[in-house]
Amino acid sequence: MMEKIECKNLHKEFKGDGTSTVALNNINLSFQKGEFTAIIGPSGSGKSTLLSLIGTLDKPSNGTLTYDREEILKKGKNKIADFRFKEIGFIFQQFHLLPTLTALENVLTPLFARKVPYTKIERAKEVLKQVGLTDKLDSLPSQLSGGQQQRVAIARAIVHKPSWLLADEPTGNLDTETGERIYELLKELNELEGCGVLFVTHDPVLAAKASRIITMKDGVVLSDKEGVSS
Ligand SMILES: Nc1ncnc2c1ncn2[C@@H]1O[C@H](COP(=O)(O)OP(=O)(O)OP(=O)(O)O)[C@@H](O)[C@H]1O
Repeated sequence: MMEKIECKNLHKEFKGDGTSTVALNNINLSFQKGEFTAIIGPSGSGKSTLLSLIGTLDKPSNGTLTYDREEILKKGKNKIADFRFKEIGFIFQQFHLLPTLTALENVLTPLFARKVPYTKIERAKEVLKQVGLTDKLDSLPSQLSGGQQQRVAIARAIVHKPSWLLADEPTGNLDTETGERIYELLKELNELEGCGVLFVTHDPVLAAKASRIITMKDGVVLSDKEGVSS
């Protein structure tokens, strides 16, 4: 289990069509596994870019990313994919569920072709229970509400027991009340499972409830403070 993430001078520039955009400008941040961190800031400030670098979905132009002092991006593609499978769960604003698969089958997808020391189907049922969807195992995404679909997506993100949950605007497509319930579920996973949670949000009310609040602007960290629940 990875305990600490460190970003050192993380820099990301997107080039194309003769233009270049600096999405992240020398970011220095570290995260401990127990933390529940909100990342907030205006559109285009680099929040999603930061999350995808931390999740090894993309590589920085410069700088290093270490997980427990291990420079993960120096490894080969397969090793990085294995690392991602073991350590990280992703949740997105668009739930990205496969429309022809049931809730249970969607939750099983990350385990496909993976060797794990538990019974896959039992584990999938267990996490669906944890998110309160025991009665929806056989439902298709189209038969579920937005909040329920996001719960399936959260179950899928935790089925492989990751150390870290990275959530990019997980409540962005939900009404305030449903969003708050999803937020509480993430908080519970942080407390019960000890997952480090990093979540991007546009909602200052939700952000204020986190134990740590990072505010970004124009690719830099504007502030990094403790929240109310710390
Ligand atoms: N694949 C890409 N190619 C080119 N530019 C990109 C790419 N991804 C992001 N950018 C640019 O990098 C900057 C940061 O984008 P990013 O998506 O990280 O911001 P954000 O804070 O998550 O915004 P939002 O809140 O709107 O989702 C923006 O100027 C964006 O246009």
